[in-house]
Amino acid sequence: MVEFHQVAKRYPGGQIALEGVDLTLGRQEMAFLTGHSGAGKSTLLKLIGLIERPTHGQVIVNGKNLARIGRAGVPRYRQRVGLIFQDYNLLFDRTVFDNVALPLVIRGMRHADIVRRTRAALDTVGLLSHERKRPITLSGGEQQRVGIARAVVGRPHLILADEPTGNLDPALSAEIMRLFARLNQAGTSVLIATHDIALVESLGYRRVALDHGRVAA
Ligand SMILES: Nc1ncnc2c1ncn2[C@@H]1O[C@H](COP(=O)(O)OP(=O)(O)OP(=O)(O)O)[C@@H](O)[C@H]1O
Repeated sequence: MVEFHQVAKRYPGGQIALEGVDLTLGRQEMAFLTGHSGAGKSTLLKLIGLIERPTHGQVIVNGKNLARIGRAGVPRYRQRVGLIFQDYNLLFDRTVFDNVALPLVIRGMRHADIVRRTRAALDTVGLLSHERKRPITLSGGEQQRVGIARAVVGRPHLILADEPTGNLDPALSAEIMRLFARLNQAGTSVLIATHDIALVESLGYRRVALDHGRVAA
């Protein structure tokens, strides 16, 4: 599903975030990305999500070389990629329901289907009773779960999550990991960046460790 060939990323200003990265994430594979703060985890996810572009090398997703996708093609590419990042990017003037429904509305889905699928996604993250609220009135962990519901509602074939359980207590973290595992069993590839090595080891999925921008193991 995802292939990196000798990928390097240098940010303007000279900071080298990734160097010589070769990586393969199989179709329907779920894996964790670990490494110290600044190791390059977020950068690696951003290259797959087309939030950043590599300075060197190739990123191939679903057989497509991302270098061939121009700016105009990015929204369409992202329709099937579920992005879960730290800044949840929620729309604070819309309800929780509207935030989660947005990807389906953009896709032009029928209203009845939007309602059914949005409610199902909210139910999965335990927020159905909050659907009429505004995100500003929710806790950090609840806002994080709204972001997760929005990322999975469109049934992406790839989920990229950056510290998705950073603000959640252990019980909720485990629940979110079970959600990812279920989506993975249903055929979605999942790549999760986390500092929580204990959680990764308890789950038994593949772990890709980054160290100063290079794949360490
Ligand atoms: N937009 C940017 N401009 C310049 N440098 C950046 C930018 N984003 C990240 N970097 C630098 O690139 C390196 C890798 O950062 P990245 O955020 O990918 O690491 P990370 O492993 O996700 O860290 P953390 O666990 O703290 O989130 C760091 O040295 C960081 O300072």
